[in-house]
Amino acid sequence: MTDRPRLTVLSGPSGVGKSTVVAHMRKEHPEVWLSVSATTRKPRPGEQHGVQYFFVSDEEMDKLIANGELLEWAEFAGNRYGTPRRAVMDRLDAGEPVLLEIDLQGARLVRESMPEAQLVFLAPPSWEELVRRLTGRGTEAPEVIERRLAAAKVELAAESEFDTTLVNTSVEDVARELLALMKVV
Ligand SMILES: Nc1ncnc2c1ncn2[C@@H]1O[C@H](COP(=O)(O)OP(=O)(O)OP(=O)(O)O)[C@@H](O)[C@H]1O
Ligand SMILES: Nc1nc2c(ncn2[C@@H]2O[C@H](COP(=O)(O)O)[C@@H](O)[C@H]2O)c(=O)[nH]1
Repeated sequence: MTDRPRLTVLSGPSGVGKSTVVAHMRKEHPEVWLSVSATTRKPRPGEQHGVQYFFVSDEEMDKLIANGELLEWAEFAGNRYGTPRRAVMDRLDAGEPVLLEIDLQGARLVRESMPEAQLVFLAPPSWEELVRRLTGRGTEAPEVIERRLAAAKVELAAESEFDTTLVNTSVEDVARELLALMKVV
């Protein structure tokens, strides 16, 4: 048993509010370190390389995977996403609380490679509200929304694989609960 803090993984269907909750939490607690993933997805308006994601080409993603530089990676709704390994390990070794915001496939891979990680599932108050949030965000084309909602059905069915479920009715409440689970407060 090491005294390294546990890694926390936050997953949940697209549009449930993961980024919103994490941004709220980090406004008050910037010491919570959020891993910046690499992705082959194109940036949305306002997204910046190295902030929300490292936006990489297919070839660059191939190399990251081949060189073992990713702790986990997955294909989600037509794009690939992966967690840079080195930065996560450095932060854990430095004793800092580390958070990954990743999909179900990634959460399963982290559980395999790091069984001490705690897995938190963010659930919507209802299916209708999830559709409303994903559509209302206005960042995806209708066919992409359909793919994400198809993935959401699979993700919702896997909730019992997680250590804890938080229902995102109130961003403030969920952010507080997540901080408590991470033992930040
Ligand atoms: N508790 C909430 N009540 C109402 N709206 C919310 C709540 N939480 C988030 N939202 C809204 O839902 C939309 C989706 O939120 P967000 O982008 O954070 O989801 P996400 O889970 O990170 O999605 P993705 O996995 O696709 O990146 C946003 O427009 C956000 O403002
Ligand atoms: N397995 C991984 N999933 C990731 C990673 N980074 C983000 N994600 C998840 O992808 C979907 C879509 O994200 P979006 O920004 O395109 O809306 C969402 O569920 C993210 O949590 C990662 O490194 N690995």
